[in-house]
Amino acid sequence: MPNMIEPEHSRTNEYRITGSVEDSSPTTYGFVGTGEITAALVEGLHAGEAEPPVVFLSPRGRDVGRALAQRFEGVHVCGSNQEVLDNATTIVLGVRPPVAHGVVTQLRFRPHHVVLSAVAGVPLAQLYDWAAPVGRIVRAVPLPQSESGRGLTAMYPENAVARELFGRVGGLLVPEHEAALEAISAATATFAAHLDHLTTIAGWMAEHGVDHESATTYTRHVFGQLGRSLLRNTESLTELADRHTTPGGINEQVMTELRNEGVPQAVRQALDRVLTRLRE
Ligand SMILES: NC(=O)C1=CN([C@@H]2O[C@H](COP(=O)(O)OP(=O)(O)OC[C@H]3O[C@@H](n4cnc5c(N)ncnc54)[C@H](OP(=O)(O)O)[C@@H]3O)[C@@H](O)[C@H]2O)C=CC1
Repeated sequence: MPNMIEPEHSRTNEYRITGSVEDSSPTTYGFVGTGEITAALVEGLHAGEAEPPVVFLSPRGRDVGRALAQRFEGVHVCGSNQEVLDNATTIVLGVRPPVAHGVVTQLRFRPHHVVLSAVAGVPLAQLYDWAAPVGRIVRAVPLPQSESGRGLTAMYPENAVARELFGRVGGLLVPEHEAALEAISAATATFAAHLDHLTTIAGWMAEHGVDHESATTYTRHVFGQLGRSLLRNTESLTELADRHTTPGGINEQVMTELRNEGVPQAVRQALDRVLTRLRE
C-alpha cells in the first residue's frame, strides 16, 4: 500500500480504552516528558471540537505542566512518571533521546499499555526491549503545528490508538517501513536551515538599501504565500519549481548557480549525516 496522507482531521472514535482503567472511562493519555512537543500535543487536543481527553503529565517540565494544568480542566500533573503509567493506558514518550533509556527502563509497563514514542532515533526493537512487557509501541514524528490542530504526524506502524490521538491534532502519514519514518524524522532537521536561507535573503535586501523591517515583511509575505500555495497545490514540487522558472530568467539563473555551487548535494549530505546520527 502506498504512503497514506490524510490531511483532514480524523475524529472517528475507532478505539475504546480497555485494561486496568475502566472500560467506560473517557480516553486518558499519559505523557512522560512535558516539554515542547508534549505541550503542542496537549494544546492541540484541546483545540478541536472533540471532547478533550483526560491527560496525565509527568512532573518533570514543571512550568510547562503547571501552565497546561491551570488552563485545561482535565489535565493533571502526576507525582512521578510511574503514576502517569498507572493512570493512563496510552503513553506518549516525550523525553529527549539521551535520557530515554534511563527513563523508560525505570518504569513498569504493562501489557495493556500502548506507547507512542516521539523520541527521535530509538528503534522499535530497542523500545520493546526497554519497556517489556508493554503491549504495543508506535514511533511518531509529531510537529509543533499540532498545537493548532494543523500537524501532520508521521507514525509507524499503523495503529488505531495512535491514529485516534494524532488524528485529533492534524493529518497522518504512515510510511511502509520504520526506515522511512527515520528519513521523515531526519528531514525535520531542515527547518532551521530553511529559515536561515530566508534570513539570508532578507539580510541581503537590507544590505542593498531596503530597510530591515520592510525586507523581513517582504520575505515573510512572499514565502508565506508560497507555503500556502504548496498546501493548496497538487502539482509535484518539480512542476511548481518549473512554474516559477522562466527559461533564461533570473529564477533559473539563481537555481542554476546554487546547483552548480553544490547546494542540493550539501543538503543531501547533511541529511545523510543526520540519519546516521539518529541511527547511532
Ligand atoms: N520539539 C519538536 O518539534 C519535536 C520533538 N520530538 C522528540 O520529542 C522528544 C521531546 O522533545 P521536546 O519536547 O522538544 O524536548 P524538551 O526538552 O522541550 O522536553 C523534554 C522534557 O523531558 C523532561 N524530562 C527530562 N528528564 C525527564 C525524566 N527523567 N522524566 C520525565 N521527564 C523528563 C524535561 O523536563 P525538564 O524541563 O524538567 O528538564 C522536559 O520537560 C525528543 O525525543 C524529540 O526528539 C519529535 C518531533 C518533534
